[in-house]
This record gives sequence, C-alpha cells and structure tokens, in this order.
Amino acid sequence: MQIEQTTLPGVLLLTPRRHGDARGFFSESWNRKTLEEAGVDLPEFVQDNHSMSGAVGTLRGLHYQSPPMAQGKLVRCGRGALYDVAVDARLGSPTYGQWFGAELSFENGRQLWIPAGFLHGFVTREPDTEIVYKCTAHYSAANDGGVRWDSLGIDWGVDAPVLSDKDRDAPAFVNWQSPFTFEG
Ligand SMILES: Cc1cn([C@H]2C[C@H](O)[C@@H](COP(=O)(O)OP(=O)(O)O[C@H]3O[C@H](C)C(=O)[C@H](O)[C@H]3O)O2)c(=O)[nH]c1=O
Repeated sequence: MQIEQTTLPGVLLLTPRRHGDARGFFSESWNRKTLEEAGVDLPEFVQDNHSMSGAVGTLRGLHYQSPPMAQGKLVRCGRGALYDVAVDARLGSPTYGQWFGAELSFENGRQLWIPAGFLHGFVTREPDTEIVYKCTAHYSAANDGGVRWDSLGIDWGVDAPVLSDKDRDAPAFVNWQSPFTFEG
C-alpha cells in the first residue's frame, strides 16, 4: 500500500498493491489492518456507493452532507478515469477554501481519502467511467448540499461539463455558509 500526503492535511492518496499474473491482477481494494499497520486509522464505513457517467466531461459536485450526517469518503475509479477533487470547507481551517485534485483511474488504481468537512466532486476523463466509494455516514437527503463547481478556481480541465440541474443551480462558494468547523 502506497500512502501519500497531499496539500490538504488529512486528505490522503492511497494506492493498494496489485498482484499481476497472466490472467490480469488481484488487489485488496480495502483492508483496514493494512492501513492501520501503516499508521492510517480511518473511521468506520457504513455505505458503499457506485455511479457510472456515460459522457466524458460529466461533473458531479461539489457535494457534502451537513452534520450530523457528514461523510468521509474513500474514492476509487472502477472503470475509466476521472479527476477527483476535495475542498476544505471547515471554518477556521488553515486550508479553508483550498482544493486538491488527483486523477483516479482503473489503470492507476489510486484512491483518495476525503474526511468529513470537505466538499467532494469529480469530472470524468473517459466514457462510461465508474466511481465507487465508501462512506462513513448513510445517505441523508435532508443533509445533502452542494456548492457550484466553478466557484473556487478549480482547474477541472473542462469548460462546459455535463451537470445535473442540482449542480447547475448550486450556490457559489463565496455565497455559501459552511456547516463545518475546524477542530484542529
Ligand atoms: C448520493 C446518493 C444519492 N441517492 C439517490 C438520490 C437521487 O435519486 C439519485 C442521484 O443522486 P445525486 O444526483 O445526488 O447523485 P450524484 O450527483 O452522483 O451525487 C454524489 O456525487 C458526489 C460526487 C458525492 O460525493 C456524493 O456521494 C453524492 O452527492 O441517487 C441515493 O439513493 N443514495 C445516495 O447516497
């Protein structure tokens, strides 16, 4: 397991080992013990999500769930490729409003750990891209929220993404009141 810090303390890039052979490969995509032995202690996961986006340039985000249903997410790409982004939304954080992005793909096998208190979004780089991710809290429509994808200067690599109506109508970051506070 390769573990990399990012420019946002708390957000980690994880790359599980792949065992290749003539058939292809095998990889333990999630193993709590492996991470704990490497000094990474993630919260309990209670829900797995899986979405597929057909068109290149489909952008889902920037999303969050407000407390007490805030979600940490361990994100990976099951098919295709995507650019995954986390934004620090914790009021009082030294990195408040800062973002980090990484390409996650079937080929590179990389995963992004995004703690609760961060916005999450991604844009697809290949057709029929599938994202799978583990969440530390169950879905709660009442706590579901979003911030406009283009209101933080994020370099998504796309000018006119495919968006849901919800994402198209989301508030700009500057006009949004974060429900999260930095706890050191
Ligand atoms: C998130 C979620 C959605 N749904 C239902 C609600 C809607 O009927 C339908 C599509 O939901 P939505 O348009 O919110 O899906 P995404 O745009 O992919 O949203 C997700 O994408 C970003 C990148 C995230 O990190 C979040 O997990 C989530 O906000 O699935 C559920 O039944 N359970 C769920 O956990």
